[in-house]
Amino acid sequence: MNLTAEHLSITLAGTDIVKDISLSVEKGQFVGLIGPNGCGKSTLLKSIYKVIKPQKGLVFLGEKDVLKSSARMISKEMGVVGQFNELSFDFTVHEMVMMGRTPHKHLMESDSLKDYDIVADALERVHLSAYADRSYLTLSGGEKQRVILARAIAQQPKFLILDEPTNHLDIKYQLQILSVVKSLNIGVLAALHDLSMASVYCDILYVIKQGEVLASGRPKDILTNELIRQVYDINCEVYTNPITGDLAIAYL
Ligand SMILES: Nc1ncnc2c1ncn2[C@@H]1O[C@H](COP(=O)(O)OP(=O)(O)OP(=O)(O)O)[C@@H](O)[C@H]1O
Repeated sequence: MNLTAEHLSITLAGTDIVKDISLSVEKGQFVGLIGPNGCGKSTLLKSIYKVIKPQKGLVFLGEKDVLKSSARMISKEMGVVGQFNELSFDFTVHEMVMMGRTPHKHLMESDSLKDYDIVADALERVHLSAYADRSYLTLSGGEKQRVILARAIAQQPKFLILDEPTNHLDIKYQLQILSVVKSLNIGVLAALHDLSMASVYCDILYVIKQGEVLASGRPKDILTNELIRQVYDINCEVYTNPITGDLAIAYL
């Protein structure tokens, strides 16, 4: 499913945080948002998944006007893996992932065998099948992150939003999570911090600085020494990794 955001502007506590940002994610595309801490990535994503109401702009998921549709309606099609995954009440891992099925059910409808299969499959994808009966609150940060991704997978979304999904994860699980997400073959919009990783997994990148899009396009076309210096105020050398052929960055 494709997503378009048009001229989004968000002001919080009197400060313009997102300034007239437009972007699009085609069906099956993995699109990354990169930019320094505080540049507005999470705020932009939150306006797309309806947690923050933008002052201006439009968001369409396929034909649906996201800002005018109910959260329940959107949650049938859009999955979200946010940045902070803390809970006050405890649930088992199985229960957490089963919550992903909620948008597809009527009030008080019980879990079907199909729901159980979907939850088991989602847990298997993130390699947490053995954790199904564990209490969520006892998990490590990385394990929690993978449970939240499993919940989003169990939701069977047609579009996925990820806010720094590899936070807390060691390198094995960073690669695993991004590969799992890529294998879903749905539209994905993700805020990412690791530029090399973003350049490998993303089809298109939007580079954000102080609430504005500074550049967008294929990673190989836009990630230059000059752009990275301009955005992050650091010196680096962008090169082609001789072993993988991927773009890589040496920080100087
Ligand atoms: N509710 C709020 N009220 C006032 N300012 C806010 C609010 N929420 C966010 N901000 C500010 O908006 C700016 C953008 O924050 P945001 O979380 O979108 O950045 P980000 O690019 O996701 O950063 P990071 O990479 O650190 O996660 C920050 O300066 C933040 O302090």
